[in-house]
Amino acid sequence: MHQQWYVIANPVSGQGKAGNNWTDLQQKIASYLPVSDWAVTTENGHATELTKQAIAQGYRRILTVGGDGTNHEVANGILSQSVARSIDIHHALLPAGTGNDWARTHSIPTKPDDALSMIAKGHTALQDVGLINYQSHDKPASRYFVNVAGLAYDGYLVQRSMQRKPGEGGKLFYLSLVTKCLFEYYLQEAVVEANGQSYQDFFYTINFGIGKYSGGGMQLVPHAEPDKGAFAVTLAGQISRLGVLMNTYRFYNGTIGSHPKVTTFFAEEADVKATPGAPPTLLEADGEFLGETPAHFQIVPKALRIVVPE
Ligand SMILES: Nc1ncnc2c1ncn2[C@@H]1O[C@H](COP(=O)(O)OP(=O)(O)OP(=O)(O)O)[C@@H](O)[C@H]1O
Repeated sequence: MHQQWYVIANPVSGQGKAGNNWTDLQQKIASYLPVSDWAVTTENGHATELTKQAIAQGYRRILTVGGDGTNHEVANGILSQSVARSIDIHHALLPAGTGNDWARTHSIPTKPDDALSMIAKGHTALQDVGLINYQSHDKPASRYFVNVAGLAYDGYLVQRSMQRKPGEGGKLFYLSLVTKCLFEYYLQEAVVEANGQSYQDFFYTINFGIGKYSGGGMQLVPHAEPDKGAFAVTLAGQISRLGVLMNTYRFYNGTIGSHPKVTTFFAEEADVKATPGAPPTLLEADGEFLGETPAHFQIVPKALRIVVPE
């Protein structure tokens, strides 16, 4: 069973990319890989449970069909179980999401035939993951992430995007939401502690990166390297709304660090908390809303074995 694949598909990712053609896609997958079992997610968090069950049953190869959220959930299943070492599990993604930012970081093709032929070759690499301890509904919680985590405006944006109606989504929807949220969100004062230094500001955004891309190709952490053993950190201080709009191009061309209000560095761990009297800062990871500060970030080096192009 160890050589056989267990496939987990999210039927609603990418506005139904996988779900609408599931039977055809199953046939295509089976023509490239030996598959023993198929599972379709029914709700948020389901992919994490399915992954843990599959590993307990003896599977060591998991193929995820979905976007960054599904990829995040499967990675959390691999990293939070104790039946097998996480590096003994092959984690592969057939991208079917909207943003597909983790796939972009690792140059995983988005065309199904190209992605499957790459996965069938079986070349793997190890990547770092982040472990976050944070607050959710006034209780301590923890979660792993594999790409980019964001606080402040980023956290607010992801929380707002979860309130979308069925059928809403896609690049245009997100672009209009990004602009709308910019005018709704009020900057709150917070403190970031890392490498023995303390940074206090009304942060526009705070990002911890393992992969470079988030938000559908934006580079908020252009200095990120997936196996460096440290997060790429970007702190964007108090910037006016007009300032943000005028610097939007920097989110896409990797020059965010050249803005005078932006600080970038690497850190193996960090703490983020609100300043006394200020409300907590909202937190998202891999595009999934998690909760709020206080939050502790810790890098876990080379903990995930991923199937990538040679
Ligand atoms: N059957 C389901 N019904 C509703 N939501 C689901 C279901 N199965 C999984 N989900 C949730 O769907 C959300 C979106 O999934 P995912 O992120 O993979 O797709 P996406 O948003 O289109 O892609 P990307 O994040 O790459 O832009 C995830 O939060 C996941 O938990």
